[in-house]
Amino acid sequence: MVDTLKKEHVALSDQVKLTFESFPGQDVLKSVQLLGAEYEVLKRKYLKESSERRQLYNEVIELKGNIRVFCRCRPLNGSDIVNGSAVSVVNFDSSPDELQVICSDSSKKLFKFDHVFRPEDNQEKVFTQTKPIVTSVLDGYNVCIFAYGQTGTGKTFTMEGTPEHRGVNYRTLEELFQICEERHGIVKYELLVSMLEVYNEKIRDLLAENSTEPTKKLEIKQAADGTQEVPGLVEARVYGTEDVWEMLKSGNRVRSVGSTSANELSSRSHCLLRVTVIGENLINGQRTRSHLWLVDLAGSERVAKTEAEGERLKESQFINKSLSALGDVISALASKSAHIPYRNSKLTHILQSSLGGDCKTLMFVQISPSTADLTETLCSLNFATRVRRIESGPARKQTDLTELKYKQMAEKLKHDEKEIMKLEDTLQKVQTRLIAREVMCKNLQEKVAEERKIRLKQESRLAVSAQPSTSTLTAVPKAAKKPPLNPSGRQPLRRITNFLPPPPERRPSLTKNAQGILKPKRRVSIAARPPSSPPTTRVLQPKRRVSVATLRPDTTCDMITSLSTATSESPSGSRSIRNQRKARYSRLFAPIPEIRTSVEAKPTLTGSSRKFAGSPTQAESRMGRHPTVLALQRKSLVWSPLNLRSMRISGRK
Ligand SMILES: Nc1ncnc2c1ncn2[C@@H]1O[C@H](COP(=O)(O)OP(=O)(O)OP(=O)(O)O)[C@@H](O)[C@H]1O
Repeated sequence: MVDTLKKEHVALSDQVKLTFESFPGQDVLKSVQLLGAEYEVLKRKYLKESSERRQLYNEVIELKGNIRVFCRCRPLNGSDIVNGSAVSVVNFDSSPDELQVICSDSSKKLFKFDHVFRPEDNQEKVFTQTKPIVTSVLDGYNVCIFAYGQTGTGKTFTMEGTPEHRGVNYRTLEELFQICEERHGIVKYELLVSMLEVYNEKIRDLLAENSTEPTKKLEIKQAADGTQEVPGLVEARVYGTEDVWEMLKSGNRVRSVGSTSANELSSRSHCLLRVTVIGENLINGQRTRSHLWLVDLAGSERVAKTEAEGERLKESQFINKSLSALGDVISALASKSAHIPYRNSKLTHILQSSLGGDCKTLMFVQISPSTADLTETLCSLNFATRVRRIESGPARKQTDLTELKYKQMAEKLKHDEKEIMKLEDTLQKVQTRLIAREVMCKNLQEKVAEERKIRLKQESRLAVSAQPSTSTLTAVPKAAKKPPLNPSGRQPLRRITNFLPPPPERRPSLTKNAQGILKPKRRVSIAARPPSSPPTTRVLQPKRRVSVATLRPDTTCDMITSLSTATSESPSGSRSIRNQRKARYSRLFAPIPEIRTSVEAKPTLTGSSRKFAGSPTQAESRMGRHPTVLALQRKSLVWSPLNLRSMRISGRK
């Protein structure tokens, strides 16, 4: 035995003995290298093509509409014949995606959908149209397909079908398995199936063991990745169509059904089949996880029509409420609303991750051709039209409008930015100019200050040189004969000069006389009556305006005017007239108690009269109550630097 084995070993060793020739030659190695490079190029190309195909496929689906509506009409059945409503109110003569409903008043209503299935269309035909959408799940998109319609119109038939006429659910999984097989070696797929129902707003796991028994409460929770999950829900791994069929059968067995007047085995709950696809690209290692929801909704029957009461009535109310919530969500999605009311029902909440966004949604609107169901048929068709119209009609337009609006906004933004830049440039220029002007202004101010200094010096010199002559011109000699006008030691009133008062800081440098001369004077206008009669009757008529100069009110200097001086020196012949006039004016203006006749008394005028403090009193001391002076007491004096200036000029002359 051992010998035999040894011999076999030697023989085999001889067979596999490696010789020098047995190593691949350089040609072979080169070929292998070339093949390797070629493989890498092909792999890259494949990935690129595959990505492009997915993208184009997705674009095709999007162009057709992410929310698509198919209409399916069931054939007339036995009960329709029994009820005497075996005449079809639905007409399919127009086109493959249109149907007409003949209303009770014989009018026809046209409805248009993405596809219309006639009563004679079989399950296969239905699935052919459905296939492109469901296979998106293998490319990583979430898909949701649901059947909506009145009780007994074939929702369960379309989605689940029968062993002989299998529906969308089974065919979908069959198709998925087939594609998985085709992509074997490139993408590795894992398919998991869950089955649940939403009954009276409660979630029930149809794949859980002993599902008939009350199980723990299932709730919808948001996962870390933002998707909606139902913790505790059974996820069964399926490897082939047989597994799927068995699972669907077991799930359907425990589904809540009840008998209504419209359907003997009416679905009283929403049945949801969830297929989770986990894909791993074996070439680039990319992983995807997506959901496909296949939903057989409960019937949208009217409560009154189904004669529901008690438990059935409660079911119907829950059904209608959740269907209404679904309609709201679809409408909001289609109209790109900012808020999608997913949480208004368990049904929409659980489907949240598969409705909207990049998800593909397909709605089957199931109708009955029977005249007895005309109202329900019209209701369902109107609802479906609304859903579809929002997406492919006005909603698309609205989307386009939104895009247009965004484009316009972007353009406006660009335009505004340009404008802002322009304005900023202008602002910068203006600022530069402003700075330049400020510098210029400063220079000018400095120049002005310099000039002012020089001028003041000149004026000071002039004032000093003009001192002797000025003293002769003043009324001081006359005033000297009179009692002192300013017993309080205030500056005596000087003759009006046209010299500008020196600025305060310059005063100390001036001589005493010059100070007296340069006391600020004030020119005012007073009213005086022009002489209209011979000199004997010539009296001061307070009509003509004459200019008189007064001291500035803020100074305590007394005012003296040529007029007052003239009046005080008027001939004694006119004294009686003056006295008469005095009496008259005294009547007119008297009493003026604040004016004191005593030159010794310091004036105690208040308010506006204080402005003339000193001057009128002293004037009065010389001329009594002269009307002009009295008028002055009552008139506001106008201080004008221009007058001063003209005075100064005339003074120089
Ligand atoms: N297109 C069709 N071809 C043949 N039979 C159909 C078709 N549609 C529906 N049926 C039949 O009509 C009956 C009622 O259908 P189904 O139970 O699917 O209605 P449903 O809309 O699911 O009702 P419910 O909402 O009450 O569950 C079933 O016996 C089904 O086989």
